[in-house]
Amino acid sequence: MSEPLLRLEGVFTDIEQYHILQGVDVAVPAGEVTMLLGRNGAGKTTTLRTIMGLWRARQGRILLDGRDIAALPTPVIARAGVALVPENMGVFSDLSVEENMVLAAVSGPLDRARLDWIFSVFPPLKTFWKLPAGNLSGGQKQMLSVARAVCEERKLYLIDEPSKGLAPAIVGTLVKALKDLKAAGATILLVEQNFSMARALGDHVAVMDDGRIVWTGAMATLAADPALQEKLMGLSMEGGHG
Ligand SMILES: Nc1ncnc2c1ncn2[C@@H]1O[C@H](COP(=O)(O)OP(=O)(O)OP(=O)(O)O)[C@@H](O)[C@H]1O
Repeated sequence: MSEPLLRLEGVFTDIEQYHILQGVDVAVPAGEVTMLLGRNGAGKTTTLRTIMGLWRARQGRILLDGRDIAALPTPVIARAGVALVPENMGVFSDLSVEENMVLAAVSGPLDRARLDWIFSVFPPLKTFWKLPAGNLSGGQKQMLSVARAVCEERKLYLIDEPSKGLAPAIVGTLVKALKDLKAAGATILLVEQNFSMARALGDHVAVMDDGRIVWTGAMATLAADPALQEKLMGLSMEGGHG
């Protein structure tokens, strides 16, 4: 098997006095979507933030294309081609949609063709281009947050619960955008509690519990096995048909 684009090896992260990540091992193959699943508080957000350098790993390696990025500052990790869509969306409310997008482009001016694709999947961003982002609805802010990450081609997209609190129609829009991104060959590590979305997008799954990875396998294997879902997450995917 070829080397994955991203590999975490024995990653431990503390937040203040708490030992949150306790030896996370996970591989994210290039050009595929890896789902990071698990109960609330399992450590999924902490894993994404540790990869992005927003929390510091106390121990372990984070290999991007074979290079250990664990000790690098966040801006350097961003320039190495990693983008994070944070759970709280990370949108600058006082800045316009346009300014939010311009700031997200770390390697130069916004690419016109990419922007046209973004406008085609998220039309409200074109409509409200000059408006302060604080005036957008929750769903539109989430579109902007995803658009900020995808405004340039990145090696790796880290996306934290994009569907959280959104109406089904907007979740459908996000699924379409992420499917387009996937079809273009993107590598994505996605935290998502909405199982119809997880199943629609995921190739591989890593399940976390209590700061560790407790199961890895194909999404098809997990999707076909309600007993395994129940055991791993105390949840069944049966409810969420997409
Ligand atoms: N700033 C912080 N200070 C103290 N503890 C924190 C902090 N951020 C997270 N934690 C704790 O770390 C643990 C893992 O949190 P994390 O947000 O990574 O979980 P998660 O799997 O993403 O959960 P959820 O699905 O609820 O978002 C939790 O017990 C949480 O309370």
